[in-house]
Amino acid sequence: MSNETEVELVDAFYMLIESLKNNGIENVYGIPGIPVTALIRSWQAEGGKWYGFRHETNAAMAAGVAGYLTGKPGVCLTTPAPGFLNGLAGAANATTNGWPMILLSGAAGRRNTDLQQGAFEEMDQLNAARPHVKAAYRINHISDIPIAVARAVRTAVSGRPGAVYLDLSHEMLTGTMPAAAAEALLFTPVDPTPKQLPDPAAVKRAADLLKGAKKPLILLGKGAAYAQADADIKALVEDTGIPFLPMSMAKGLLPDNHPQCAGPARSYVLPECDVVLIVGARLNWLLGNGKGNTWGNQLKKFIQIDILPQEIDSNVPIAAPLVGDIASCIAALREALKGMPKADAAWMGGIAERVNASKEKLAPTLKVETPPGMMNYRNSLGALRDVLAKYPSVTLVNEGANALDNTRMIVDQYQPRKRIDSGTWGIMGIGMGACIGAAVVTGEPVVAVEGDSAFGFSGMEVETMVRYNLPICVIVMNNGGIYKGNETNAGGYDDPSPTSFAPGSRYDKMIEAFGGVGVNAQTPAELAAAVEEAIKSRKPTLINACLDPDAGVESGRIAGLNIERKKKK
Ligand SMILES: Nc1ncnc2c1ncn2[C@@H]1O[C@H](COP(=O)(O)OP(=O)(O)O)[C@@H](O)[C@H]1O
Ligand SMILES: Cc1ncc(Cc2csc(CCOP(=O)(O)OP(=O)(O)O)c2C)c(N)n1
Ligand SMILES: [Mg+2]
Repeated sequence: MSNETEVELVDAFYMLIESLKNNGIENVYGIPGIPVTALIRSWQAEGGKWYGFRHETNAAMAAGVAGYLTGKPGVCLTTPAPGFLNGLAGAANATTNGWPMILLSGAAGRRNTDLQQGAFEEMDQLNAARPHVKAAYRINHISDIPIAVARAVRTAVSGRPGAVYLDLSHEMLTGTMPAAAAEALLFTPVDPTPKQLPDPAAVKRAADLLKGAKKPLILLGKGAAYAQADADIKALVEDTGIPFLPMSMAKGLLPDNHPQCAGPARSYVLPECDVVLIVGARLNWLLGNGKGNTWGNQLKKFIQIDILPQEIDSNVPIAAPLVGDIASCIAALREALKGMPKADAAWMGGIAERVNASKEKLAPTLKVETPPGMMNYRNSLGALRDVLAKYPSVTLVNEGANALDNTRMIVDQYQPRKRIDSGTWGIMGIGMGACIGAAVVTGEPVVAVEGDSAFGFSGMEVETMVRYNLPICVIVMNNGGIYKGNETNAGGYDDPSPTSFAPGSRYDKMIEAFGGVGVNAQTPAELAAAVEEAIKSRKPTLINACLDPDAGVESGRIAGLNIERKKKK
């Protein structure tokens, strides 16, 4: 009898499952298939939660959003080659946003792949992943699984968070090893997200610059939301009296209706300020790269808090770099600013004036039906704003062009990490994955405001939402197309224009097909009532919000980035 039959063995599935649990992973998002279906069944049998999607990109988006909201990496598991590639899109988006996630993919055997012999779903996934994720590792032997998973988690959550790709080679997945040796290898990592303390001299430099400012501004980015230093950030803002400007996913760190919120006066405060404290934001395209008209064509004195040293000076010189984790940097800065006089009353008064003027200009548009009897972005979102103000713990998911810009401007946030949107890339397609990831990790209702084009990228996951009976209410802002729905074909013939969809589409019928609640809303009142009912009932709901097909502008707020023809021929 061979020695093997006498020694108890464990397999790679056991080592993977135990290692994921040792790293605090509870949920896995993905799609089954060769060679991972049995692994998924084993994960469930061992108490792991599995969320089976209809497209791996949406599963990866869910994992990325779960990572952003919890600070633990969301895990997406896929089959090889095409499944891996679909998941990679979500992993790349997570890395671009600085969100921790792990993409686990089955892979063809190394022998065939490296000789390109045409194995089943053969692809060099490790090298395909590398340019698009924070790190990529291949596990070649079952005994390496505990270290590989711990390293993937630590890499994903430490420093600037991002996605890590773990390649599950065929040889490794089919391996076994003695149980005793296996138990000795399994471990729980210590402190995967260590504090990164700032240099005291850097703290003093930053504090001195802020104390000397006449028109200071605090710029809060999604890194500040991710850091979960909510109380200290709020205290820094309120103790100093400095106005704050939240980037879209930092909304709610302090309530949008806070007296120091300069959101509605962005076009005044960016050119007028003199010293800017940047907390977890990048001076990228979303902030005019820190220079030019957006900033009044004057170079500002920037203090930048970031965990990634090489983010400093990425676009413009930073006068006071503060490198470290946001929680540690804010705590140190608060200590150094003790006793600092509140921000200048004239500066605050000027901002308040512009904030109020902006709100007064917006208010009447939130009630007007143009054309009569029709919904547009303003009156529909005005009604939604009033409902969501009553449910601050609802997570809002938002994508589209006009659907995105108008929602960001009109719908206020009151709590941190309650707005998930197209992020740094301005990507379409995060929608349903984000809804599912947020509903799973928060347990709270989720409301999605989706452009009708944006919804189309992940709309099949409506079935997934219903299958898991998640408290998600999807509002499809149906203006009949991309940006609007009444463009005619430039060629004059009767094919649809490049941006129009089938007129009169009824997206609410989709969810009814799967047993969810569908509503066709023609007025702001109908929309408001349906959203409130969905929040209260927690039933998976899809509302087809019928908007004026003429509502919307090309590319929304960033139309200036378009390239137009220079000459006809
Ligand atoms: N815990 C943290 N401590 C310090 N910086 C962080 C932390 N988490 C993320 N960051 C940084 O926050 C920044 C977020 O920037 P970005 O995603 O551009 O935000 P926004 O789009 O809201 O402006 C990134 O440069 C990232 O390195
Ligand atoms: C993955 C990807 N593919 C295409 C695009 C380009 C785009 C930007 S915005 C948009 C859709 C706008 O139409 P929608 O109906 O959603 O919104 P609205 O303005 O309210 O009508 C597209 C296709 C992006 N950003 N990402
Ligand atoms: Mg549209």
